[in-house]
Amino acid sequence: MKEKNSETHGEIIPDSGPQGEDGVLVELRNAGKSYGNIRALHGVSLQVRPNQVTCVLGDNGAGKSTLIKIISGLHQHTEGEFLVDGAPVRFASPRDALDKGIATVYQDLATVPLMPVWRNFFLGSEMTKGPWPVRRLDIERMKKTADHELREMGIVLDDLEQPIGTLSGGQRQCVAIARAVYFGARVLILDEPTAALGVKQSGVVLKYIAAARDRGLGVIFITHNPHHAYMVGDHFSVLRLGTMELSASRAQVSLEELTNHMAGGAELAALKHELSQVSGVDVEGLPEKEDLTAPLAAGGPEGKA
Ligand SMILES: Nc1ncnc2c1ncn2[C@@H]1O[C@H](COP(=O)(O)OP(=O)(O)OP(=O)(O)O)[C@@H](O)[C@H]1O
Repeated sequence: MKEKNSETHGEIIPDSGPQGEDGVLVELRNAGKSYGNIRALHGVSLQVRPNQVTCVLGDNGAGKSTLIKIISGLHQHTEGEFLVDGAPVRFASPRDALDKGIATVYQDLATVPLMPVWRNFFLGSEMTKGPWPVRRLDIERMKKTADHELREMGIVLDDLEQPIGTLSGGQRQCVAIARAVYFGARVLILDEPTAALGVKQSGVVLKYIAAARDRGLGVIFITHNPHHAYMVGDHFSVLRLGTMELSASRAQVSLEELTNHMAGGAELAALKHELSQVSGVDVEGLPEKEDLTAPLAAGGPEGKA
C-alpha cells in the first residue's frame, strides 16, 4: 500500500482541515472511471460519514474494485468529482490516501504468515529505540501496544507470538482492522472481508466492523452479501454494470428489497418464469416482477441489527 504508483501524477489539494458539509469525510459526485475505452464506472455518487458503515454492493464486474481503487489512491477518476473533507482531491498514490486517513484492508491482507501477530501489526511502521546508528526495534513496546490495541477493539488472542498465518481468516481480518484504527484511519475501506469466511467467522468480522464504526470511523464495506451488509450497514449503494442502481439509507430499504436488488431484480423474475416451466425446480422463493418494481418503503426498519 505504500509504494508510489508511477502511472499517475495527480495533485493533492492541501488539507482543508475540517470535514466537509455535514461531516462528510469522503464524497464521490457523479464520479466515473474509464480504462481506455472501457467505462468501468459512471455517474457514481457516494458519501462516507464518520460513525457510519456505507455498504457498496454489487455482482462481479459491477465496478466495486474500481471504486475502491479511486478512493484508495490506486487509480484516478476520469469523470466527476472526488472530495475529501469537502475539498477536491486527486491522489497520486495510496500513500496520499493514507496521509488523508484513508486506509484499505484488502482481502489478501498483505501479511507475512510466518511472522508473529505483533510483528505483522507493525509491519512497515516498526517502533524503534536508541540513537542512530544503533537504533533498533523496540520489540517490547510493539508487543505491548499491539496487545493493548487489539484488546481495545475487543480482540483477544491467546498469544501474540504465534505466526499470523496460524490465525483464522476472520481473526486476521480483525487484526488488520485494529491495525488501521491504530495507525489513525478516519476512513476504513474493507474489500469483501467476509467473502472467504464461514458463518461464524463472518459474524466475528462484522462485529469488528461495527466496533470500528463505533470508534468514529467512516467505514466503506464492500460485499456481495446483502445479509452481511444489512447487519451493520447505515447506507447501501448497489452497483450494477458500473452505475449506481440503488442508494438508500437503512430507513429507506428493507433487507428483502436489498436482496432483490442484489439478486438482479428483473433478471431473476425472468428466470423464475423460465424455471417454472422446468419440472422439479422449486421457484417459490424467487421474486415476481411486481415485487421488484414496488417503490422503496419509506418507513422501513430503523436502528441497527
Ligand atoms: N485495468 C482494467 N482495464 C480494463 N478494464 C478493466 C480494468 N479493471 C476493471 N475493468 C473492467 O471494469 C469493469 C468493472 O470491474 P471491477 O473489477 O471494478 O468490478 P468488481 O465489481 O470489483 O468485480 P469483482 O467482484 O469481480 O472483482 C469490468 O467490466 C472490468 O472488466
